[in-house]
Amino acid sequence: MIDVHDVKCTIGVKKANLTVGTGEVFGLLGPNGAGKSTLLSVLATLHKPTQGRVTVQGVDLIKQPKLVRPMIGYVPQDIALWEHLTVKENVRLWMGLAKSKRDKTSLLGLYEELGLSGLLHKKVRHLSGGMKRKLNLLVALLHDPSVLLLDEPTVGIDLPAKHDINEWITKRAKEGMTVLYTTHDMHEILTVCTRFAMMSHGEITFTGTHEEAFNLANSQSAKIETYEEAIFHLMRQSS
Ligand SMILES: Nc1ncnc2c1ncn2[C@@H]1O[C@H](COP(=O)(O)OP(=O)(O)OP(=O)(O)O)[C@@H](O)[C@H]1O
Repeated sequence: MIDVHDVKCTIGVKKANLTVGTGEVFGLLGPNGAGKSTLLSVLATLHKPTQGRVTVQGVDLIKQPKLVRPMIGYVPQDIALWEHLTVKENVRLWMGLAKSKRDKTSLLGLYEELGLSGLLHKKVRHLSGGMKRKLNLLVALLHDPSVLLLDEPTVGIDLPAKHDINEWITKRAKEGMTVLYTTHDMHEILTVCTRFAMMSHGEITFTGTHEEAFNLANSQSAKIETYEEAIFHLMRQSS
């Protein structure tokens, strides 16, 4: 579980409050520059807020970042891989950096799960965009985190790869993983997220389910007939 209470940063985040439950897929939406990546980097312990409190699985992230780090897998927006090395070599390096004790069988299971088994000896620069995204995801899982932070994990990839990643996220969440991810994709918001928050100018302007978004938007405009229209309405209103 992630709990963000009145978080403020020098740049990017003015006031953020949200709670993500265990096994939930929670979406973070908002226009470019809204502060989503900054908030995610706070949760990844890369950025210290000037104000507020954050707990992950009940542990205070600001006071005890070293205890929280092993619980978190963070997938940044930019792909963090060595292009000239093979998939296996990249994973070996990341295992060292993450101090991962994952054994060979479980590592092979992870490759299999993400559809990378046949690509271990391929150089990263020869992988498709979708496969690079999947490998980026795999390296964030090497230390077996229970919380996953994904910054636009499916941006710029083809539909089958997007589908695979979203299916994988849903499956892992059903097994108990807590997932928070930023996206600009309406289909993902509607089909993958159980709840979501909207962020604008550094503030969270809405948190809730699709139905709660619909009820709120519908109470403000008689023209709202679908969840999609409700989300666009709330986004326009807060921008
Ligand atoms: N290192 C930095 N130095 C100065 N300003 C920054 C820095 N990082 C972020 N910002 C600013 O903070 C604000 C929030 O940026 P952030 O990247 O968190 O937004 P975002 O919602 O993730 O946007 P996007 O959807 O484009 O990824 C923006 O105005 C951005 O210009």
